[in-house]
Amino acid sequence: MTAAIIDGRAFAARIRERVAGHVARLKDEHAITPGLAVILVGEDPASEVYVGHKREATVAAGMESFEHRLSADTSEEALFALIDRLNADPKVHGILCQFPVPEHLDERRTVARIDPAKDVDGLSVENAGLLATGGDALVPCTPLGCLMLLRDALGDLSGQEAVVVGRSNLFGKPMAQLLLREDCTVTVAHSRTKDLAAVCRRADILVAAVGRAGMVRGDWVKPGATVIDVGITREAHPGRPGKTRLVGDVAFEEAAEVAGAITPVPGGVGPMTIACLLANTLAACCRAHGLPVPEGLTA
Ligand SMILES: Nc1nc2c(c(=O)[nH]1)N[C@@H](CN(C=O)c1ccc(C(=O)N[C@@H](CCC(=O)O)C(=O)O)cc1)CN2
Repeated sequence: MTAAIIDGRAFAARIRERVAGHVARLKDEHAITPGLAVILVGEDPASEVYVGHKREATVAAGMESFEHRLSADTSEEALFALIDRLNADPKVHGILCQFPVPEHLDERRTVARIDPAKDVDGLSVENAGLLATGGDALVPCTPLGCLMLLRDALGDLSGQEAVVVGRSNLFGKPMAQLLLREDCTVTVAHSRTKDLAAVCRRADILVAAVGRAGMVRGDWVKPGATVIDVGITREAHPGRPGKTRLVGDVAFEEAAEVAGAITPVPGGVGPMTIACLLANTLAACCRAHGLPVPEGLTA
């Protein structure tokens, strides 16, 4: 292996510590405690785990955690009534609804109901528009985490050729916007892209978010490139019957022979998602109280 491993777990721990420091100062100097409300509809096992991690991280940072677990058959009316209450609650600075939601609910309509100033997932039309037009947006947590890792690994990103594979609203589109803001030359590739391997081989920065385990092969990677793997798929462990393991969208062993630096799965991008959620909650709280947003924790 030649690539440096980008340790997202350690980097996320440092972000969480910095957030905790700012939260302690907000309490001491202004008697303000940032509050995050998380809504979970249904019993998706992975979502249960992520929501549990969000609660632990929120409390560990000194913030207030408000958790709302709703049954899988909750109506849109009942969900929206809860969101309206949280929008109006001055103790709540950030609100998110954990995805996926049950099929009868609509993610886009749910996000649209959340006050954009409290939309710490950064998914509202208002925040997406602010990001695209250079405003002070709340930025989706996973792309923000990737940007922080890239800045830490590479410093100035200006002029880099970046390829983002995947065009979702949750990740691909905001990631592309963030890289454009850093003066990268950005290509967004997807399932209909012709000769995807050749497009990826152009990338100094290759960000894979396709949701297909091991799809990006070693010979898709330009020698020395920085590879960010956003995929998380749980699959049967090849060597341990009955056990599972997490894998990314990148064939890690192959890519690590060619890349200059690469994120592992697990322990790469994933932990940054929750660290950036805390950073966004802190930013939303500061803005709500007319206080400056601490530097280095936003895009
Ligand atoms: N409303 C939202 N829903 C979802 C989001 C989101 O950002 N907002 N993202 C994902 C799930 N997610 C956070 O919600 C998330 C995913 C992965 C991790 C993480 O730390 N992964 C670890 C592995 C953890 C494990 O063992 O399973 C890693 O990659 O190292 C944190 C948060 C979908 N829904």
